[in-house]
Amino acid sequence: MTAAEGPLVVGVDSSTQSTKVLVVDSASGAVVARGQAPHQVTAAHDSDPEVWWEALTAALAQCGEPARRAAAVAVAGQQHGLVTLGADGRPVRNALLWNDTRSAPQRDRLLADLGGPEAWAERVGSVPAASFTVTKWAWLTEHEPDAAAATRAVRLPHDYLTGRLAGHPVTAGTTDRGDVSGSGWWSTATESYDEGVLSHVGLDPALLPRVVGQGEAAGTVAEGLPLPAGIPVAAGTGDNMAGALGLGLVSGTPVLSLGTSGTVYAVSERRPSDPTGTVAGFADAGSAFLPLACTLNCTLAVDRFAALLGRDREAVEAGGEAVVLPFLDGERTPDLPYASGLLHGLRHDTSAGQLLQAAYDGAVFALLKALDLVLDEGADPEAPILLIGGGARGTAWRETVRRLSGRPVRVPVAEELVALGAAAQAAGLLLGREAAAVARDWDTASGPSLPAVARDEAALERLGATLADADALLRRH
Ligand SMILES: Nc1ncnc2c1ncn2[C@@H]1O[C@H](COP(=O)(O)OP(=O)(O)O)[C@@H](O)[C@H]1O
Ligand SMILES: O=C(CO)[C@@H](O)[C@H](O)COP(=O)(O)O
Repeated sequence: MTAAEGPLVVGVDSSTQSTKVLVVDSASGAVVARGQAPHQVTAAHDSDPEVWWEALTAALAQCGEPARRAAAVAVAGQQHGLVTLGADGRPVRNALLWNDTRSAPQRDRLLADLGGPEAWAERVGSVPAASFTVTKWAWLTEHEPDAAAATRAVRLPHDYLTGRLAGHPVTAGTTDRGDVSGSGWWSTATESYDEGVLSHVGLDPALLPRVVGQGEAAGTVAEGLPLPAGIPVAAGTGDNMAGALGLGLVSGTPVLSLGTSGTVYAVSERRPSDPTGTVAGFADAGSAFLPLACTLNCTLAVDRFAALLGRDREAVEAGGEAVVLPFLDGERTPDLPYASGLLHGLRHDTSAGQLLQAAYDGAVFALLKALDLVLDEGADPEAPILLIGGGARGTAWRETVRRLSGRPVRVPVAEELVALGAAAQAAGLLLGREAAAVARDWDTASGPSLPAVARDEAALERLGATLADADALLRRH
Protein backbone atom coordinates (compact mmCIF):
# COMPACT_ATOMS: atom_id res chain seq x y z
CA MET A 1 0.00 0.00 0.00
CA THR A 2 1.40 3.44 -0.97
CA ALA A 3 1.52 6.22 1.63
CA ALA A 4 -1.48 8.56 1.68
CA GLU A 5 -0.86 11.92 -0.03
CA GLY A 6 -3.55 13.86 1.83
CA PRO A 7 -5.50 13.73 5.08
CA LEU A 8 -7.51 10.53 5.58
CA VAL A 9 -11.31 10.69 5.64
CA VAL A 10 -13.87 8.09 6.73
CA GLY A 11 -17.07 7.31 4.80
CA VAL A 12 -19.80 5.13 6.31
CA ASP A 13 -22.62 3.35 4.45
CA SER A 14 -25.22 2.10 6.93
CA SER A 15 -27.59 0.33 4.56
CA THR A 16 -30.26 -2.30 5.03
CA GLN A 17 -28.11 -5.41 5.29
CA SER A 18 -24.83 -4.10 6.70
CA THR A 19 -22.56 -1.21 7.62
CA LYS A 20 -19.54 -0.62 5.41
CA VAL A 21 -16.73 1.76 6.32
CA LEU A 22 -13.97 3.05 4.04
CA VAL A 23 -10.91 5.04 5.07
CA VAL A 24 -9.91 7.08 2.02
CA ASP A 25 -6.94 9.26 1.06
CA SER A 26 -8.61 12.64 0.43
CA ALA A 27 -5.99 13.60 -2.17
CA SER A 28 -6.32 10.57 -4.46
CA GLY A 29 -9.49 8.74 -3.41
CA ALA A 30 -7.45 5.58 -2.75
CA VAL A 31 -9.06 3.27 -0.22
CA VAL A 32 -6.59 2.76 2.63
CA ALA A 33 -8.70 0.53 4.91
CA ARG A 34 -12.17 -0.99 4.97
CA GLY A 35 -14.53 -2.70 7.42
CA GLN A 36 -17.97 -4.29 7.25
CA ALA A 37 -20.42 -5.65 9.83
CA PRO A 38 -23.89 -7.15 9.24
CA HIS A 39 -27.26 -5.87 10.52
CA GLN A 40 -30.14 -7.90 11.76
CA VAL A 41 -33.47 -7.04 10.13
CA THR A 42 -36.56 -8.74 11.50
CA ALA A 43 -39.08 -10.47 9.21
CA ALA A 44 -41.35 -7.48 9.95
CA HIS A 45 -38.73 -5.14 8.41
CA ASP A 46 -37.72 -3.33 11.50
CA SER A 47 -34.28 -2.94 13.00
CA ASP A 48 -32.81 -1.92 16.35
CA PRO A 49 -30.82 1.30 15.79
CA GLU A 50 -28.44 0.17 18.55
CA VAL A 51 -27.47 -2.70 16.21
CA TRP A 52 -26.52 -0.18 13.50
CA TRP A 53 -24.36 1.63 16.05
CA GLU A 54 -22.66 -1.60 17.13
CA ALA A 55 -22.07 -2.49 13.46
CA LEU A 56 -20.62 0.98 12.83
CA THR A 57 -18.18 0.80 15.72
CA ALA A 58 -17.23 -2.80 14.78
CA ALA A 59 -16.60 -1.85 11.13
CA LEU A 60 -14.61 1.22 12.23
CA ALA A 61 -12.51 -0.92 14.58
CA GLN A 62 -11.75 -3.29 11.65
CA CYS A 63 -10.20 -0.30 9.83
CA GLY A 64 -7.61 -0.12 12.62
CA GLU A 65 -4.88 2.50 12.73
CA PRO A 66 -5.86 4.46 9.56
CA ALA A 67 -9.29 5.22 11.11
CA ARG A 68 -7.51 6.50 14.21
CA ARG A 69 -5.61 8.99 11.98
CA ALA A 70 -8.71 10.26 10.14
CA ALA A 71 -9.34 13.99 9.80
CA ALA A 72 -13.13 13.94 9.05
CA VAL A 73 -16.03 11.50 8.85
CA ALA A 74 -19.52 11.33 7.30
CA VAL A 75 -22.37 8.81 7.52
CA ALA A 76 -24.73 7.83 4.71
CA GLY A 77 -27.74 5.72 5.70
CA GLN A 78 -30.70 3.81 4.32
CA GLN A 79 -33.43 6.37 3.66
CA HIS A 80 -36.84 6.96 5.26
CA GLY A 81 -36.55 4.76 8.40
CA LEU A 82 -38.41 6.08 11.45
CA VAL A 83 -36.10 6.26 14.48
CA THR A 84 -37.90 7.33 17.65
CA LEU A 85 -35.77 8.30 20.66
CA GLY A 86 -36.91 8.66 24.27
CA ALA A 87 -35.75 11.23 26.83
CA ASP A 88 -32.67 9.08 27.56
CA GLY A 89 -31.64 9.21 23.87
CA ARG A 90 -32.36 5.50 23.42
CA PRO A 91 -34.72 4.09 20.79
CA VAL A 92 -38.28 3.81 22.08
CA ARG A 93 -38.82 0.83 19.74
CA ASN A 94 -37.20 -0.74 16.68
CA ALA A 95 -36.99 1.57 13.65
CA LEU A 96 -39.61 0.98 10.96
CA LEU A 97 -37.62 0.56 7.74
CA TRP A 98 -38.11 1.86 4.19
CA ASN A 99 -39.24 -1.59 2.96
CA ASP A 100 -41.93 -2.03 5.60
CA THR A 101 -45.38 -1.58 4.04
CA ARG A 102 -47.53 -1.75 7.19
CA SER A 103 -48.26 1.99 6.89
CA ALA A 104 -49.97 1.64 3.47
CA PRO A 105 -53.48 2.39 4.92
CA GLN A 106 -52.14 5.50 6.70
CA ARG A 107 -50.46 6.55 3.44
CA ASP A 108 -53.78 6.26 1.58
CA ARG A 109 -55.48 8.40 4.21
CA LEU A 110 -52.73 11.04 4.17
CA LEU A 111 -53.02 11.31 0.40
CA ALA A 112 -56.79 11.75 0.60
CA ASP A 113 -56.72 14.16 3.58
CA LEU A 114 -54.23 16.59 2.06
CA GLY A 115 -55.58 17.02 -1.45
CA GLY A 116 -54.48 13.88 -3.30
CA PRO A 117 -51.27 12.85 -5.10
CA GLU A 118 -50.92 15.95 -7.27
CA ALA A 119 -51.17 18.30 -4.28
CA TRP A 120 -48.54 16.27 -2.39
CA ALA A 121 -46.14 16.25 -5.35
CA GLU A 122 -46.49 20.02 -5.67
CA ARG A 123 -46.31 20.65 -1.93
CA VAL A 124 -43.40 18.47 -0.71
CA GLY A 125 -41.96 17.26 -4.05
CA SER A 126 -43.07 13.61 -3.78
CA VAL A 127 -46.22 11.56 -3.54
CA PRO A 128 -45.36 9.59 -0.39
CA ALA A 129 -45.16 5.81 -0.70
CA ALA A 130 -45.59 3.63 2.40
CA SER A 131 -41.79 3.87 2.64
CA PHE A 132 -41.86 7.54 3.60
CA THR A 133 -41.25 8.47 7.24
CA VAL A 134 -44.47 10.49 7.55
CA THR A 135 -46.60 7.40 6.86
CA LYS A 136 -44.67 5.44 9.50
CA TRP A 137 -45.20 8.13 12.12
CA ALA A 138 -48.93 8.11 11.27
CA TRP A 139 -48.92 4.30 11.77
CA LEU A 140 -47.12 4.64 15.11
CA THR A 141 -49.52 7.22 16.53
CA GLU A 142 -52.46 5.00 15.55
CA HIS A 143 -51.12 1.58 16.60
CA GLU A 144 -48.61 2.37 19.36
CA PRO A 145 -49.72 5.68 20.89
CA ASP A 146 -47.63 5.06 24.03
CA ALA A 147 -44.45 4.76 21.95
CA ALA A 148 -45.35 7.95 20.06
CA ALA A 149 -46.06 9.78 23.34
CA ALA A 150 -42.71 8.67 24.81
CA THR A 151 -40.81 9.96 21.76
CA ARG A 152 -38.64 13.01 22.41
CA ALA A 153 -36.78 13.01 19.07
CA VAL A 154 -37.57 11.70 15.59
CA ARG A 155 -34.59 10.85 13.42
CA LEU A 156 -33.66 9.22 10.12
CA PRO A 157 -31.12 6.37 10.30
CA HIS A 158 -28.15 8.53 9.27
CA ASP A 159 -29.21 11.31 11.69
CA TYR A 160 -29.17 8.82 14.55
CA LEU A 161 -25.65 7.59 13.74
CA THR A 162 -24.32 11.10 13.04
CA GLY A 163 -25.74 12.21 16.38
CA ARG A 164 -24.08 9.33 18.23
CA LEU A 165 -20.71 10.00 16.57
CA ALA A 166 -20.97 13.67 17.53
CA GLY A 167 -22.40 12.97 20.99
CA HIS A 168 -25.44 15.17 20.30
CA PRO A 169 -27.94 15.46 23.14
CA VAL A 170 -31.39 14.12 22.22
CA THR A 171 -32.71 17.68 21.93
CA ALA A 172 -30.10 18.84 19.40
CA GLY A 173 -29.89 16.47 16.44
CA THR A 174 -29.05 17.25 12.82
CA THR A 175 -30.07 16.01 9.40
CA ASP A 176 -29.32 17.03 5.81
CA ARG A 177 -31.30 18.35 2.84
CA GLY A 178 -31.06 15.12 0.82
CA ASP A 179 -32.26 12.56 3.34
CA VAL A 180 -34.89 14.84 4.92
CA SER A 181 -36.49 15.23 1.49
CA GLY A 182 -37.59 11.58 1.79
CA SER A 183 -39.45 12.17 5.05
CA GLY A 184 -42.67 13.55 3.53
CA TRP A 185 -42.66 16.43 6.03
CA TRP A 186 -39.97 18.57 4.40
CA SER A 187 -40.73 20.49 1.23
CA THR A 188 -38.36 20.89 -1.71
CA ALA A 189 -40.49 23.90 -2.72
CA THR A 190 -39.81 25.90 0.46
CA GLU A 191 -36.66 24.03 1.59
CA SER A 192 -38.18 23.77 5.06
CA TYR A 193 -40.32 21.55 7.28
CA ASP A 194 -43.99 21.64 6.27
CA GLU A 195 -45.80 22.62 9.47
CA GLY A 196 -49.19 21.77 7.94
CA VAL A 197 -48.16 18.16 7.30
CA LEU A 198 -46.56 17.92 10.75
CA SER A 199 -49.62 19.24 12.53
CA HIS A 200 -51.83 16.87 10.51
CA VAL A 201 -49.88 13.86 11.80
CA GLY A 202 -49.49 15.29 15.30
CA LEU A 203 -45.71 15.62 15.24
CA ASP A 204 -44.19 18.53 17.18
CA PRO A 205 -41.54 20.21 14.95
CA ALA A 206 -39.36 20.56 18.07
CA LEU A 207 -38.77 16.78 17.91
CA LEU A 208 -37.14 17.07 14.48
CA PRO A 209 -33.46 17.62 13.73
CA ARG A 210 -31.94 20.84 12.38
CA VAL A 211 -31.09 20.69 8.66
CA VAL A 212 -27.35 21.35 8.37
CA GLY A 213 -26.43 23.98 5.75
CA GLN A 214 -24.03 23.54 2.82
CA GLY A 215 -20.40 23.38 3.91
CA GLU A 216 -21.39 23.21 7.59
CA ALA A 217 -20.37 20.41 9.99
CA ALA A 218 -22.94 18.46 12.01
CA GLY A 219 -20.50 18.44 14.94
CA THR A 220 -17.22 16.90 16.04
CA VAL A 221 -16.42 13.31 17.03
CA ALA A 222 -17.08 12.51 20.68
CA GLU A 223 -14.52 10.89 23.02
CA GLY A 224 -14.02 7.12 23.29
CA LEU A 225 -14.56 6.00 19.66
CA PRO A 226 -12.14 4.31 17.21
CA LEU A 227 -11.75 7.78 15.59
CA PRO A 228 -9.82 10.83 16.81
CA ALA A 229 -12.01 12.91 19.14
CA GLY A 230 -12.71 16.42 17.89
CA ILE A 231 -12.47 15.80 14.11
CA PRO A 232 -15.41 17.21 12.08
CA VAL A 233 -18.49 15.09 11.39
CA ALA A 234 -19.99 16.17 8.06
CA ALA A 235 -23.77 16.41 7.55
CA GLY A 236 -24.14 12.86 6.19
CA THR A 237 -27.03 12.01 3.87
CA GLY A 238 -29.27 9.25 2.50
CA ASP A 239 -27.56 6.32 0.83
CA ASN A 240 -28.81 7.15 -2.67
CA MET A 241 -27.71 10.79 -2.34
CA ALA A 242 -24.31 9.53 -1.19
CA GLY A 243 -24.17 7.16 -4.19
CA ALA A 244 -24.63 10.21 -6.44
CA LEU A 245 -21.86 12.05 -4.59
CA GLY A 246 -19.59 9.01 -4.76
CA LEU A 247 -19.96 8.90 -8.55
CA GLY A 248 -19.44 12.67 -8.87
CA LEU A 249 -22.69 12.50 -10.81
CA VAL A 250 -23.61 15.20 -13.33
CA SER A 251 -27.04 15.58 -14.93
CA GLY A 252 -27.88 13.36 -17.89
CA THR A 253 -26.22 10.19 -16.54
CA PRO A 254 -28.61 7.55 -15.18
CA VAL A 255 -27.60 5.38 -12.23
CA LEU A 256 -29.09 1.97 -11.53
CA SER A 257 -28.36 0.67 -8.04
CA LEU A 258 -28.94 -3.02 -7.34
CA GLY A 259 -29.02 -3.65 -3.58
CA THR A 260 -31.74 -4.66 -1.14
CA SER A 261 -33.67 -1.92 -2.92
CA GLY A 262 -33.42 -1.32 -6.63
CA THR A 263 -33.10 2.36 -7.46
CA VAL A 264 -32.78 4.38 -10.63
CA TYR A 265 -31.86 8.05 -10.38
CA ALA A 266 -30.17 11.05 -11.95
CA VAL A 267 -29.09 14.50 -10.83
CA SER A 268 -31.26 17.38 -12.04
CA GLU A 269 -31.19 21.14 -11.60
CA ARG A 270 -34.97 21.16 -12.06
CA ARG A 271 -37.25 20.51 -9.05
CA PRO A 272 -39.07 17.21 -9.72
CA SER A 273 -42.80 16.87 -9.07
CA ASP A 274 -44.33 13.64 -10.40
CA PRO A 275 -48.06 13.34 -9.56
CA THR A 276 -48.07 9.64 -10.53
CA GLY A 277 -45.69 8.92 -7.63
CA THR A 278 -43.37 6.77 -9.76
CA VAL A 279 -40.55 9.27 -9.29
CA ALA A 280 -39.77 10.57 -5.82
CA GLY A 281 -38.67 14.19 -6.04
CA PHE A 282 -35.75 14.06 -3.63
CA ALA A 283 -33.25 16.84 -3.05
CA ASP A 284 -29.63 15.78 -3.48
CA ALA A 285 -26.92 16.34 -0.88
CA GLY A 286 -25.87 19.61 -2.56
CA SER A 287 -28.16 22.26 -3.98
CA ALA A 288 -29.73 20.24 -6.86
CA PHE A 289 -32.30 17.41 -6.97
CA LEU A 290 -32.28 13.64 -7.23
CA PRO A 291 -35.40 12.33 -9.00
CA LEU A 292 -35.47 8.62 -8.09
CA ALA A 293 -37.64 5.52 -8.50
CA CYS A 294 -37.23 2.67 -6.01
CA THR A 295 -38.35 -0.94 -5.88
CA LEU A 296 -38.65 -2.97 -2.69
CA ASN A 297 -37.71 -6.26 -4.36
CA CYS A 298 -34.27 -6.45 -5.91
CA THR A 299 -31.24 -8.57 -4.94
CA LEU A 300 -32.83 -10.26 -1.91
CA ALA A 301 -35.92 -11.27 -3.90
CA VAL A 302 -33.87 -12.75 -6.76
CA ASP A 303 -31.54 -14.52 -4.32
CA ARG A 304 -34.65 -16.00 -2.69
CA PHE A 305 -35.78 -17.33 -6.08
CA ALA A 306 -32.34 -18.85 -6.63
CA ALA A 307 -32.51 -20.51 -3.20
CA LEU A 308 -36.03 -21.85 -3.84
CA LEU A 309 -34.85 -23.30 -7.15
CA GLY A 310 -31.69 -24.66 -5.50
CA ARG A 311 -29.47 -22.83 -8.01
CA ASP A 312 -26.48 -20.57 -7.88
CA ARG A 313 -27.54 -16.95 -8.53
CA GLU A 314 -25.59 -16.98 -11.82
CA ALA A 315 -27.21 -20.21 -13.11
CA VAL A 316 -29.70 -18.52 -15.46
CA GLU A 317 -30.85 -19.86 -18.82
CA ALA A 318 -32.31 -17.98 -21.77
CA GLY A 319 -35.63 -18.82 -23.42
CA GLY A 320 -39.13 -19.78 -22.37
CA GLU A 321 -42.05 -17.46 -21.75
CA ALA A 322 -42.30 -17.48 -17.97
CA VAL A 323 -42.96 -14.16 -16.24
CA VAL A 324 -42.05 -13.51 -12.60
CA LEU A 325 -43.28 -10.43 -10.74
CA PRO A 326 -40.99 -10.82 -7.70
CA PHE A 327 -43.07 -8.73 -5.27
CA LEU A 328 -42.17 -10.81 -2.19
CA ASP A 329 -42.26 -7.74 0.08
CA GLY A 330 -45.20 -5.98 -1.58
CA GLU A 331 -44.05 -3.32 -4.03
CA ARG A 332 -43.52 0.41 -4.24
CA THR A 333 -42.78 0.76 -8.00
CA PRO A 334 -45.36 -0.06 -9.24
CA ASP A 335 -47.37 1.08 -6.23
CA LEU A 336 -48.68 -2.29 -5.00
CA PRO A 337 -47.99 -2.43 -1.25
CA TYR A 338 -50.21 -5.47 -0.66
CA ALA A 339 -48.91 -7.53 -3.60
CA SER A 340 -47.07 -10.84 -3.29
CA GLY A 341 -44.90 -12.62 -5.85
CA LEU A 342 -46.53 -13.91 -9.02
CA LEU A 343 -45.44 -16.52 -11.58
CA HIS A 344 -47.16 -16.82 -14.95
CA GLY A 345 -46.49 -18.69 -18.19
CA LEU A 346 -45.12 -21.92 -16.71
CA ARG A 347 -44.90 -24.88 -19.20
CA HIS A 348 -43.68 -28.51 -18.99
CA ASP A 349 -40.48 -27.48 -20.72
CA THR A 350 -39.76 -24.35 -18.63
CA SER A 351 -36.38 -24.92 -16.98
CA ALA A 352 -35.33 -23.81 -13.50
CA GLY A 353 -32.68 -21.58 -15.09
CA GLN A 354 -35.33 -19.86 -17.21
CA LEU A 355 -37.44 -19.27 -14.10
CA LEU A 356 -34.46 -17.68 -12.36
CA GLN A 357 -33.84 -15.47 -15.40
CA ALA A 358 -37.50 -14.44 -15.29
CA ALA A 359 -37.02 -13.31 -11.67
CA TYR A 360 -34.08 -11.09 -12.73
CA ASP A 361 -36.20 -9.71 -15.59
CA GLY A 362 -39.09 -8.94 -13.24
CA ALA A 363 -36.79 -7.13 -10.80
CA VAL A 364 -35.16 -4.98 -13.49
CA PHE A 365 -38.33 -4.25 -15.51
CA ALA A 366 -39.92 -1.59 -13.26
CA LEU A 367 -36.60 0.21 -12.76
CA LEU A 368 -36.02 0.49 -16.49
CA LYS A 369 -39.57 1.70 -17.08
CA ALA A 370 -38.77 4.61 -14.74
CA LEU A 371 -35.38 5.36 -16.29
CA ASP A 372 -36.58 7.94 -18.82
CA LEU A 373 -38.73 9.59 -16.13
CA VAL A 374 -35.78 10.39 -13.87
CA LEU A 375 -33.76 11.93 -16.71
CA ASP A 376 -34.25 15.50 -17.86
CA GLU A 377 -35.83 15.99 -21.28
CA GLY A 378 -33.17 15.97 -23.95
CA ALA A 379 -30.80 13.68 -22.01
CA ASP A 380 -28.67 11.57 -24.36
CA PRO A 381 -30.53 8.23 -24.83
CA GLU A 382 -27.20 6.57 -25.67
CA ALA A 383 -25.51 7.59 -22.39
CA PRO A 384 -24.39 4.48 -20.50
CA ILE A 385 -26.23 3.41 -17.38
CA LEU A 386 -23.90 3.44 -14.35
CA LEU A 387 -24.51 0.15 -12.52
CA ILE A 388 -23.72 0.11 -8.79
CA GLY A 389 -24.68 -1.77 -5.58
CA GLY A 390 -23.91 -5.36 -4.62
CA GLY A 391 -25.81 -6.76 -7.62
CA ALA A 392 -23.58 -4.87 -10.08
CA ARG A 393 -20.91 -7.48 -9.30
CA GLY A 394 -23.06 -10.22 -10.82
CA THR A 395 -22.94 -11.21 -14.51
CA ALA A 396 -26.63 -12.17 -14.59
CA TRP A 397 -27.62 -8.71 -13.27
CA ARG A 398 -25.36 -6.91 -15.75
CA GLU A 399 -26.61 -8.93 -18.72
CA THR A 400 -30.27 -8.52 -17.70
CA VAL A 401 -29.89 -4.73 -17.54
CA ARG A 402 -28.19 -4.70 -20.96
CA ARG A 403 -30.80 -6.93 -22.59
CA LEU A 404 -33.83 -5.11 -21.18
CA SER A 405 -32.50 -1.54 -21.54
CA GLY A 406 -30.82 -1.71 -24.94
CA ARG A 407 -28.29 0.80 -23.56
CA PRO A 408 -24.58 0.57 -22.84
CA VAL A 409 -23.79 -0.25 -19.21
CA ARG A 410 -20.77 0.95 -17.25
CA VAL A 411 -19.72 -0.77 -14.03
CA PRO A 412 -17.40 1.49 -12.03
CA VAL A 413 -14.25 -0.25 -10.84
CA ALA A 414 -14.62 1.56 -7.52
CA GLU A 415 -16.79 -0.46 -5.14
CA GLU A 416 -18.92 0.77 -2.24
CA LEU A 417 -19.88 4.02 -3.93
CA VAL A 418 -22.20 5.02 -1.09
CA ALA A 419 -19.40 4.84 1.49
CA LEU A 420 -17.12 6.55 -1.02
CA GLY A 421 -19.72 9.33 -1.40
CA ALA A 422 -19.79 9.79 2.36
CA ALA A 423 -15.97 9.94 2.32
CA ALA A 424 -16.14 12.58 -0.45
CA GLN A 425 -18.57 14.57 1.69
CA ALA A 426 -16.14 14.40 4.63
CA ALA A 427 -13.27 15.44 2.31
CA GLY A 428 -15.37 18.27 0.86
CA LEU A 429 -16.02 19.60 4.36
CA LEU A 430 -12.34 19.38 5.25
CA LEU A 431 -11.10 21.00 2.03
CA GLY A 432 -13.92 23.55 1.62
CA ARG A 433 -14.94 21.97 -1.71
CA GLU A 434 -18.07 20.55 -3.30
CA ALA A 435 -18.21 16.82 -2.46
CA ALA A 436 -19.19 15.66 -5.98
CA ALA A 437 -16.25 17.61 -7.44
CA VAL A 438 -13.91 15.84 -5.00
CA ALA A 439 -15.25 12.47 -6.22
CA ARG A 440 -14.80 13.51 -9.86
CA ASP A 441 -11.14 14.22 -9.09
CA TRP A 442 -10.95 10.73 -7.57
CA ASP A 443 -12.28 9.37 -10.91
CA THR A 444 -14.67 7.03 -9.14
CA ALA A 445 -17.12 6.53 -12.02
CA SER A 446 -14.68 5.03 -14.50
CA GLY A 447 -14.84 1.36 -15.38
CA PRO A 448 -15.38 -1.02 -18.25
CA SER A 449 -18.27 -0.19 -20.58
CA LEU A 450 -20.39 -3.02 -21.92
CA PRO A 451 -21.80 -2.02 -25.34
CA ALA A 452 -25.53 -1.84 -26.01
CA VAL A 453 -27.34 -4.96 -27.26
CA ALA A 454 -30.74 -5.12 -28.97
CA ARG A 455 -33.53 -4.57 -26.46
CA ASP A 456 -35.58 -7.70 -25.71
CA GLU A 457 -38.95 -6.18 -26.61
CA ALA A 458 -40.75 -9.55 -26.35
CA ALA A 459 -39.76 -9.97 -22.68
CA LEU A 460 -40.75 -6.36 -21.89
CA GLU A 461 -44.09 -6.86 -23.62
CA ARG A 462 -44.78 -10.08 -21.64
CA LEU A 463 -43.94 -8.37 -18.35
CA GLY A 464 -46.08 -5.31 -19.11
CA ALA A 465 -49.06 -7.42 -20.18
CA THR A 466 -48.85 -9.72 -17.13
CA LEU A 467 -48.63 -6.74 -14.78
CA ALA A 468 -51.72 -5.16 -16.36
CA ASP A 469 -53.74 -8.40 -16.44
CA ALA A 470 -52.88 -9.31 -12.84
CA ASP A 471 -53.77 -5.89 -11.45
CA ALA A 472 -56.78 -6.95 -9.37
CA LEU A 473 -54.87 -9.89 -7.86
CA LEU A 474 -51.87 -7.70 -7.00
CA ARG A 475 -54.09 -5.15 -5.24
CA ARG A 476 -55.98 -7.72 -3.13
CA HIS A 477 -55.46 -7.51 0.64
N1 LIG B 1 -20.96 -11.18 -6.67
C1 LIG B 1 -22.26 -10.87 -6.58
N2 LIG B 1 -23.10 -11.15 -7.60
C2 LIG B 1 -24.41 -10.81 -7.54
N3 LIG B 1 -24.97 -10.24 -6.47
C3 LIG B 1 -24.21 -9.96 -5.42
C4 LIG B 1 -22.81 -10.24 -5.41
N4 LIG B 1 -22.30 -9.85 -4.22
C5 LIG B 1 -23.35 -9.34 -3.52
N5 LIG B 1 -24.48 -9.41 -4.23
C6 LIG B 1 -25.83 -8.96 -3.85
O1 LIG B 1 -25.70 -7.71 -3.25
C7 LIG B 1 -26.71 -7.55 -2.26
C8 LIG B 1 -26.26 -6.53 -1.24
O2 LIG B 1 -26.06 -5.34 -1.94
P1 LIG B 1 -25.77 -4.00 -1.17
O3 LIG B 1 -25.74 -2.92 -2.20
O4 LIG B 1 -24.57 -4.16 -0.30
O5 LIG B 1 -27.08 -3.93 -0.26
P2 LIG B 1 -27.59 -2.86 0.80
O6 LIG B 1 -26.81 -1.60 0.50
O7 LIG B 1 -29.04 -2.73 0.50
O8 LIG B 1 -27.35 -3.39 2.18
C9 LIG B 1 -26.97 -8.92 -1.71
O9 LIG B 1 -28.37 -9.07 -1.47
C10 LIG B 1 -26.49 -9.87 -2.83
O10 LIG B 1 -27.59 -10.45 -3.47
O1 LIG C 1 -36.09 3.68 0.10
C1 LIG C 1 -35.10 3.80 -0.60
C2 LIG C 1 -34.98 4.93 -1.55
O2 LIG C 1 -36.07 5.80 -1.56
C3 LIG C 1 -34.02 2.76 -0.51
O3 LIG C 1 -33.11 2.89 -1.58
C4 LIG C 1 -33.32 2.82 0.85
O4 LIG C 1 -32.52 3.99 0.91
C5 LIG C 1 -32.57 1.55 1.16
O5 LIG C 1 -31.41 1.40 0.44
P1 LIG C 1 -30.47 0.09 0.36
O6 LIG C 1 -30.27 -0.43 1.73
O7 LIG C 1 -31.12 -0.87 -0.56
O8 LIG C 1 -29.19 0.64 -0.22
